[in-house]
Amino acid sequence: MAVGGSVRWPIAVSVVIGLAVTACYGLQGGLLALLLAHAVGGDPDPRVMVQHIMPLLLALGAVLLARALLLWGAEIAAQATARTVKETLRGRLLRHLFDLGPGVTLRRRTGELQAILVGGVEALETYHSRYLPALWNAVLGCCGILAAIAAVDWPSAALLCLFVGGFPVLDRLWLRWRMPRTSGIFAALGALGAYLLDSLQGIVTVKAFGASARRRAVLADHAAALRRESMTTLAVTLMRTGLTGLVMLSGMALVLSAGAWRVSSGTLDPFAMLVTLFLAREAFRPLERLEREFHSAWAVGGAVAPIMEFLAMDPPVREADRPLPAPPAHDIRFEDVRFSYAGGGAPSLDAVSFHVAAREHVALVGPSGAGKSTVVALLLRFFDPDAGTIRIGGTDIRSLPLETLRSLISVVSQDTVLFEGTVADNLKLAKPDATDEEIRAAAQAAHIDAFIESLPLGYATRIGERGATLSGGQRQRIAIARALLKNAPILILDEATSSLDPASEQAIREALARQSGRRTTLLIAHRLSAVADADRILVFDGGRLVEDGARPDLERNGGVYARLAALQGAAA
Ligand SMILES: Nc1ncnc2c1ncn2[C@@H]1O[C@H](COP(=O)(O)OP(=O)(O)OP(=O)(O)O)[C@@H](O)[C@H]1O
Repeated sequence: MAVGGSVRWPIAVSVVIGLAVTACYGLQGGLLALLLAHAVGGDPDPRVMVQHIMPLLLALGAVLLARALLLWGAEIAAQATARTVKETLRGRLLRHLFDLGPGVTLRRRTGELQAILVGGVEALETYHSRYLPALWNAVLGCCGILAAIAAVDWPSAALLCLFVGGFPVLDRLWLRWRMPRTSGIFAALGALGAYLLDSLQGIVTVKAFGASARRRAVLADHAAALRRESMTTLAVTLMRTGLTGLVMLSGMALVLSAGAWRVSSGTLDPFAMLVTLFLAREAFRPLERLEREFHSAWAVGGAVAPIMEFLAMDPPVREADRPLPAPPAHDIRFEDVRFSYAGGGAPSLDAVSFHVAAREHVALVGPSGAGKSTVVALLLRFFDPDAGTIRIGGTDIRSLPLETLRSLISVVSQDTVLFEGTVADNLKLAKPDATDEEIRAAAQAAHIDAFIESLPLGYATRIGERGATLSGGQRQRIAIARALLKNAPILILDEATSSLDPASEQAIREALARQSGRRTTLLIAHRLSAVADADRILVFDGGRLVEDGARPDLERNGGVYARLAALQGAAA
């Protein structure tokens, strides 16, 4: 399935080695039977006896050594299979995750995605590296041993056939009857992981609202559900081991009884009975291994469905069939754009048309929920409009390769995201090959250079998960520096200076103003003071573009902008 044919060869190697191990067990059984036959009915002269037994003992030693080496080889082959599965499947899942883009977390909780990417991959890895070779080994190995027994004594082989065949049939019937729905543990694990991750990410909010006890109680419920699923499964598997053990012992006891009776009645050679008895044990060994590995086949039952559902999720945007090259100009045009989020009800943007000239500095303002960030999401093609067209430099952005489109745009979003690593690592996300001078120049423009230099290791200082060791304003300034370092022709600042003190905001505005002649800039802000330098202001309300003009004109018009300005003036 999701792994494709890439693991066929490693699995084939595992099967061949597994069969060689089974052959060793068979040889070992035959040699032990021979040794026993010599010990019981061999030559009475001890020297002759030793002459007969020594080669057998040496052969037995060689077989044991070969078996140990083969088991070692089998482990290496299993690990090679596991590695191939992990690399292939995780690579495919991660590619799909990034194709799905930011919208994916609206459809699946982060913890569930993590369970698919980690737990799901591990389940499939064990299934391919352990269970499938064991299954093939059980089928071929059992047939081989039964054929060897048949060559010595076919009635015993026929009798054993019934038990060897009955072993897996009874096992499956038992599991079908008793096993809980296979997705139980995987689903319970996913739910617990998702809730735990949610609680960890929101730990400050949880503490601030005194909700620790309530969250703990829900976590305990999830843990109890997982424990119940695990205990039921454990009980069923333990009873199953007893049941299959009974089948094996019954088969061997019957072969022994029938053999003993036939030896006493003179219809079976005692040596043939010994060989049959030792080999009978080996006929069940591949089945026991299969039973041991069965938990991975069972786990995969619960893991496959979420993985397949995840892979079946359609990316919200598709690459163009015939992509066009990057446009030489960088003006932005929205033409009668309408867009609703999936399940979002009323359109978040409706009949929106505007044009931002290349190198123009335009502000987007409006009340909360007016649709400003949605303009950015559509421009970056996280989603496609339901109607209308968005163009950059006259080219429909749906005709541009996604990578090309996104390389044209630098964004500082409302939720500043920094990653665990050094300050330099975070800045270089925008431009991996940036020189130290370029990094420093961007940091200076964002007024964060002096602060970074004051850190213990300067640009090499680690800033913790999500930049946890920094203040909100410091994080924002690093994000601005990162966007400037990218040096893309279009710059979008979505509430990028909301956490800054007025002096820092003023300084950054001046820095941006110095650069504004070089790139097309869209600036989203609630504080109207932040949009003072804009050439033009687009005012959104309820998903519609309601005003478009220079600041003095909008103030005179007495519309939404004038109302917002009056409110902020009154509040100031
Ligand atoms: N992922 C989403 N799924 C469904 N609806 C959404 C989603 N994101 C935004 N919306 C809705 O779309 C509308 C526009 O949201 P948007 O974030 O563009 O507003 P905004 O003007 O940027 O608001 P703010 O100034 O508060 O950031 C809102 O009604 C919002 O509830």
